[in-house]
Amino acid sequence: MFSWKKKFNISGGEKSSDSKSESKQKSPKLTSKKSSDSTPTSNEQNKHGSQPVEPVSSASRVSNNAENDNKAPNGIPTHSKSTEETSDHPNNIGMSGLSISSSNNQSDDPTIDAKPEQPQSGSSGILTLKIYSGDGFALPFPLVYNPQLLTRLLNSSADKQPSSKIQELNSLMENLRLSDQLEDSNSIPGHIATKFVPSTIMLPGSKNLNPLIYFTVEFDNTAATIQPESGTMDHPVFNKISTFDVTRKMKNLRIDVFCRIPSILLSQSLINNAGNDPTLQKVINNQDVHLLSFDLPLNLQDYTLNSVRLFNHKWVQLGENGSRLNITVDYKPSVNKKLSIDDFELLKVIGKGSFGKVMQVKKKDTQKIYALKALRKAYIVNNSEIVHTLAERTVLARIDCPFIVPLKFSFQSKEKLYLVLALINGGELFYHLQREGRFSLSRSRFYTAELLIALESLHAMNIVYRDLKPENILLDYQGHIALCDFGLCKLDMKKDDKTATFCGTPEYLAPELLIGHGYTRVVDWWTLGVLLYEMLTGLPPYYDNDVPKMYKKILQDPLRFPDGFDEDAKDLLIKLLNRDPAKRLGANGSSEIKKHPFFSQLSWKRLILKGYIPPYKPSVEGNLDTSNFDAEFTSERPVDSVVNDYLSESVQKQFGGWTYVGNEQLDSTQ
Ligand SMILES: Nc1ncnc2c1ncn2[C@@H]1O[C@H](COP(=O)(O)OP(=O)(O)OP(=O)(O)O)[C@@H](O)[C@H]1O
Repeated sequence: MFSWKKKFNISGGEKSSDSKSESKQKSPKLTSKKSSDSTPTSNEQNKHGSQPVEPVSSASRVSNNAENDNKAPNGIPTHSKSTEETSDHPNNIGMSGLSISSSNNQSDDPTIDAKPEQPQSGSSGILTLKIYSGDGFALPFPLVYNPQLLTRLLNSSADKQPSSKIQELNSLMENLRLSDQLEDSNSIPGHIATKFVPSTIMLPGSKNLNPLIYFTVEFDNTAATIQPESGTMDHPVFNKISTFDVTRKMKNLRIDVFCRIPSILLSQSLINNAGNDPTLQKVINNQDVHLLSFDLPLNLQDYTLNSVRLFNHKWVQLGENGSRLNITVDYKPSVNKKLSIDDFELLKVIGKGSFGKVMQVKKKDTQKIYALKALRKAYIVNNSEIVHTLAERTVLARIDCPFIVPLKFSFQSKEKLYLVLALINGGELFYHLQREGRFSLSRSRFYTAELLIALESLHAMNIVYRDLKPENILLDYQGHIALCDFGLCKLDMKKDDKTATFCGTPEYLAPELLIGHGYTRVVDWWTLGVLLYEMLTGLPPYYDNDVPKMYKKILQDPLRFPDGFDEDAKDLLIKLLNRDPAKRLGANGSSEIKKHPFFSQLSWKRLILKGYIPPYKPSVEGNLDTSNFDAEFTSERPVDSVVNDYLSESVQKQFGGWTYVGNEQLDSTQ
């Protein structure tokens, strides 16, 4: 993040980011790569079960995952073979209403999906937003009245404010003083200060403009940062265009306004009296302050077949305090052409999974930045993971939850499958938890609540997630949750349906899963409890370096809490971590958990609308910023490796229906 302290050479250390915690390493998950949803045999258990699963670094996860697959806990009874998840064939997936085609209409070219897809106009499109200028933005705190400092600031503005501005401010302050309207003669009230402070400045020695006010525009979890090119904070001039790929019928375009005020612009008395004021604390720590949010209504489903101008040079009121924005918004449907890797510029490697890598990419036509997950078909086939892989694509395309990373497109080549996802670049929750050791009560509550909504929306579609852990939870640029990695989801799991597959990640496994007598969707509420416990204390409740010992603890040990543990949190955890799934909180639906006193201060309606400002905003400088990803990945050259795997036509057929350019969501409304 840009550091004001460095630029203005202010003493006082910045918050250390390298405070290493003693928390655990990344944990390999027990995706049964050999027979992912089948159950390990007793032989396999004897062979592998006694070996502890060593913690691995994220970089070594791939190989470790493969090695540790299907390691059943020592001494844990053999599972009966799962009947419903043993076949690779997509038709055996058992997904009511979730169609994965295994069409007979095969083309010779496997890059063309088995399901013949006619180009359809109107099912996807491009949204273009032009932002011209804004008006009426005020600061919720005063700035120091220091003419010397303000002169320097004005001189470094993009449009070199004339010195007359300072004279104007001086006489205004004089008048305010005389009329007794100033609380503090050394401070300029926030709504007046913005009329003089430039919207963007060029600091000495820097070639870049640094915005003091900026906007983020978010559509379907893809965000663009809009910075002013000139003007004052009160009246910023943008003249910027941003385009968004539309593959879902989103109702709104979300606009958030932030300011980035250098702390030297606060008066010393304000700093001294800041106390726990969260806004002032942010400024003092050189963090961006969220000023306001606004949902611009689009109602795209009404326009999916035609080009339409939704707003024409319109001044849109953003808040009740009179701030407004002059914009034009156009929607243009596009003919759904098949995508290929050539439609993307590969920018950075940002992660690695079991079957391939995840890269930050730029879509060449709209210039939008996405995450592209490339999966090698041969690996998927050899590890009998076709069912899970197709399920992941289906879940991602169908789900519409603000806290789940949305799928924008999917396509395939002869050798690989590709998923194009919204790029979520605030870092894994794992990364933040490692750095900070544990989270505060309110921060843990916020993440737990957003995750609860994510799991609830999956359960509403009869999907069990099964793999909740900090490594699969990403933070977006604002600090909201985005759940990723749906490779272990189980579809078509109605309320009391049972499955017996042994999978997940050791420290998060529910007791009923370990016992192997089958489990229901209620396992997800156990993992939510484990995660809340880990966020509050730094480690999962039954953690042990030795995996078989950890399994024993999960089954037998009492739940212990550190001294001074919050009573509501304790009560919720005791209820979520009930070993009897029938008595576990959530067994009768998520509303039981939502009603718990731990969440009593929270409006779920507001939370679902992303209406709460996240307690922590990751340091993210726009979509290109990859600083929250492991340097081990980002330093790698981003290439789509050439592979020469041969797959028979019948195998290729099983990947039919993979391609997604937005039809599923929009078609259903037509
Ligand atoms: N949409 C995204 N935006 C940003 N980063 C992402 C996104 N999706 C995945 N990543 C990064 O890539 C990593 C690997 O992705 P993911 O977990 O989906 O792969 P996987 O093959 O399913 O992994 P696993 O081996 O755990 O199953 C994630 O941990 C995350 O850091």
